[in-house]
Amino acid sequence: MKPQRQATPAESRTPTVIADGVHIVYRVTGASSGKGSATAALSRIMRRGENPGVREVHAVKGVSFTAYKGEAIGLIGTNGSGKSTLLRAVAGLLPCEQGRIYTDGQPSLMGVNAALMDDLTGERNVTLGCLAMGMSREQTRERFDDIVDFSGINEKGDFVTLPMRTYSSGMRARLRFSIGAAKDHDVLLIDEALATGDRAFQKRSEDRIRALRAQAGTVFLVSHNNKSIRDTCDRVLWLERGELRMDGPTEQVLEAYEKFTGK
Ligand SMILES: Nc1ncnc2c1ncn2[C@@H]1O[C@H](COP(=O)(O)OP(=O)(O)OP(=O)(O)O)[C@@H](O)[C@H]1O
Repeated sequence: MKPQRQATPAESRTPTVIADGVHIVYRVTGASSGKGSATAALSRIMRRGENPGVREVHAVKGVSFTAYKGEAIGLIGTNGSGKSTLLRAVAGLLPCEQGRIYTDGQPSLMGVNAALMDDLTGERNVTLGCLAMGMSREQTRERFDDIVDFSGINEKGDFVTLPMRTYSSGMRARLRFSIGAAKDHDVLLIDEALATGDRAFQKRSEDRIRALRAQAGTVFLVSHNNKSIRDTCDRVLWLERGELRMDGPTEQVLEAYEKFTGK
């Protein structure tokens, strides 16, 4: 299926991310040789002459799109379809094998893997996280209470003064999201963060995504939660087996996707 996109007049919109025929290939070394089974032995013989022990995973195949200021774009697709890989490439964390990604400024990836230190308290992590994003000490101080309130980690006691290792995985993810969301980003990339909180936290996150869009940034959201995508995104890219299967208004793409997944 050819990706389709109905655009408003291009001259009124400013592009923030352009992906042009992007291919991304992982090279896995140390893959198991599957010693023992007859099929593994046969495939070893067939592969003789190729680089032994390196397996290639072609995760994104020829994806092109242009994102504009003020858009919130959902990335959907079944497991392993290449959503996180594409997001990491937009963030500049993975090289393109072929094609190019052009971005306006440095996109910020806010995901469950953002680096926070387990042995430091929530407080220290908030301060360090803000400074690491380039906020000044003064901005950090100003936003501190909002970040802690937003994360909700202090709702059940004074957790912010305890080391992060005492937090549940949901609390960690919420704190990460809250720190990342405290800054106004030009291009914000969010990977599944909304799936980690309870309903109240998800609601705050969705409000924050809308606010970021309103101040004319671009937000990308990877999620398996179609409701979150519906509530926050006006456009959706559907990836399947690394290919862009559809690009269009949220409702149109989700309808086709739900038919495909049978949900
Ligand atoms: N570090 C890696 N090394 C090798 N292959 C990888 C690596 N990360 C992902 N892959 C592979 O690339 C493909 C795309 O993975 P990716 O994580 O981008 O998919 P996804 O759509 O985000 O999946 P999910 O919905 O399950 O999170 C998969 O086949 C996966 O096995």
